[in-house]
This record gives sequence, structure tokens and C-alpha cells, in this order.
Amino acid sequence: MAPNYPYNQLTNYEKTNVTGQGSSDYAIVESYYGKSFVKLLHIARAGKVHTAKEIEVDTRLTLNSTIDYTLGDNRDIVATDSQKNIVYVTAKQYGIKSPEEFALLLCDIFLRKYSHVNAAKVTVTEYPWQRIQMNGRPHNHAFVMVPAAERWTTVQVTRNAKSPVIESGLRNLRVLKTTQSAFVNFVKDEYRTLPDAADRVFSTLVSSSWFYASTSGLDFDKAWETVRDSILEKFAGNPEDGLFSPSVQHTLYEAETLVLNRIPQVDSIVMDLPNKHYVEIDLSKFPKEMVGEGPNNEVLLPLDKPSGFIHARLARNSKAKL
Ligand SMILES: O=c1[nH]c(=O)c2[nH]c(=O)[nH]c2[nH]1
Repeated sequence: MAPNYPYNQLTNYEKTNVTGQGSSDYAIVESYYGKSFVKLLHIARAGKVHTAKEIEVDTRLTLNSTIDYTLGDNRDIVATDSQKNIVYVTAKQYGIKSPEEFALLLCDIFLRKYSHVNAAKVTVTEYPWQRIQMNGRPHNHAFVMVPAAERWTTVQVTRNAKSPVIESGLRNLRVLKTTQSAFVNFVKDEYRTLPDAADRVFSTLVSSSWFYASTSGLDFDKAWETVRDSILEKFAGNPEDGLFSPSVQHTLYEAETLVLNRIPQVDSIVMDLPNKHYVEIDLSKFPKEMVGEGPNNEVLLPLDKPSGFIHARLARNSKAKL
């Protein structure tokens, strides 16, 4: 039933419980709103040495009432335009140390400034500008984009919660190796046409994300680099002989294990590994003088679609049992 008292006399309790002209048969069970794709470049100028950080921010606020949705009453809405302005002003006032610290700071500001905001969730994606090295010397103010992997974080702070939820990640880390990968002894039945491959190309586009259970003693930049390097280490192995992979599944597990071994503050990590297939091109119809004898393992066809998809989350046992 629609309430007939004026909106400006509603208590907070009433605000959360009135149903406007909607039906009390339904309840909003999830709501948030915010600004997406807030882009900015921050330049820290320490004399002649400048540091450039370009980021893209998404903000999401959950309020302690839903009268904006149910009653069309906007009094509690911190406009998404204002949220965007808070991102700009906060960058100006505090700079950007790491995506995680900037996201934590923004969540803190949203919750402190607006007592009716129940939860703030901020995602920060960093553009990979890297200082140019000129004859082995780091340049003071010139940068090159090295898009080997995209770095992002999502921080969620809920009022009265014990600690923030910090998920950090990387995506679009494309890797390829030309040997030390096999795939054999998988299910043999009437659907199987794929032969055993004792030596194949392995290529994937790594996406990974992980949760921090604690931030004590944590350097977010170092932790992110440790995850990236652990993934590359378990994919590539040593530079001379590499590291044998019996499957994408096993390589994924090995990389996740190394991350949990190396970063005690990470309590679980997930990886999504598409298996980007490269298939043999049949050159057998060409004369041997042109293409040689035996199988062609030099000229391969990159297969755009379909690709395999391998996913697993590895968690510490204490958490996995919860
Ligand atoms: O490493 C692999 N895992 C699979 O599950 C799979 N399936 C497939 O066709 N090729 C591969 N490779």
C-alpha cells in the first residue's frame, strides 16, 4: 500500500520499509549505483622527476534506503556526477599510490562523508605506463605504454564490517610457448578425435584475481608483481629448458599454489585460462622438395574460435572448509 504521509517526514526506518506504489510482495534485494569509466591521469611532480598514473575508476554506492527506487524520492542520492567529482578531487588531494590504496581511500571518503551510505565499492583499473629507460637510465618524465597485462582492483567497504574486501587482479596477459607442453591420456571414447599430443604449442590469455585476507605488511605493488611473475614462472620455467606442462589445468594449479606460498596475505586466487589453439596446417599435398618430409610443425594456424576454457579457484584449507 502506498504511504500517504509526506516524504520529508519519513524516518530512516520508514524509508527502508515503505513500498510506495509498488507491491509489498516484492523486495529490492540488491541495489547500487555509481559512475563508470571515470578516467584520469595523475602526475606527481617531484622537481624534475615526474610520475604518471592513468586510471579508470568505477564507483558503486549502496544506500540505507531504497526510496529513490520505490518512491521516486531523490533526497538521499549522491549524484553519480558528484561521485565522479569525488574521484577527481581525491586524486588531486592525495595522489595515487597504488590502485588498492586509492580505492580504499575513496571507499573511506564515501562512508565518512555520507552517513546513509551503507556500502561503497570502487574498482580501479590502471593503464600500464612505464618509465622509458634511455641508455639504461630512467627518464625523468617520458613513459611508454607496456600493455603486457592490465592491473585492476575492486575494494568494497561495508559500514560496520570488520575489514574491507579487497580483490585484485590482472587480465589480458597473453603468453605462448612453442614446446614443453603436452596433452595425452584423456578420455578415449566415440567422441574423441583429438590425438595425443606429446609436444604442442601452449598459448593463453591469463586472467587472475585474488582476495587479500589481511593487509598487514603488504606492499600492493610488490604483491601484484609477485602474482604476475609466479604465473609467468610456472608457465615458462627456466630460460634454458622451460617447465613441462601436462595440461593447462596442471599449470594453472601450479601457478596458484606458488602465489599462495609466496603471499601469505592472499587467501584465495582464481585463474581463467582460455586455451588458444594453434593447429597443424596440412601441407602434405605439396611436393616433398617444397615442404620436406614428415609432419609440419613450423607453420601453424592460430584458431580464433573455439578456445578451451580452464578455471579453478585455490583457497587455503582453513577457508576452503568454511
Ligand atoms: O590442457 C588441456 N586441457 C584440456 O582440458 C583440453 N581439452 C582439449 O581439447 N585440449 C586440452 N588441453
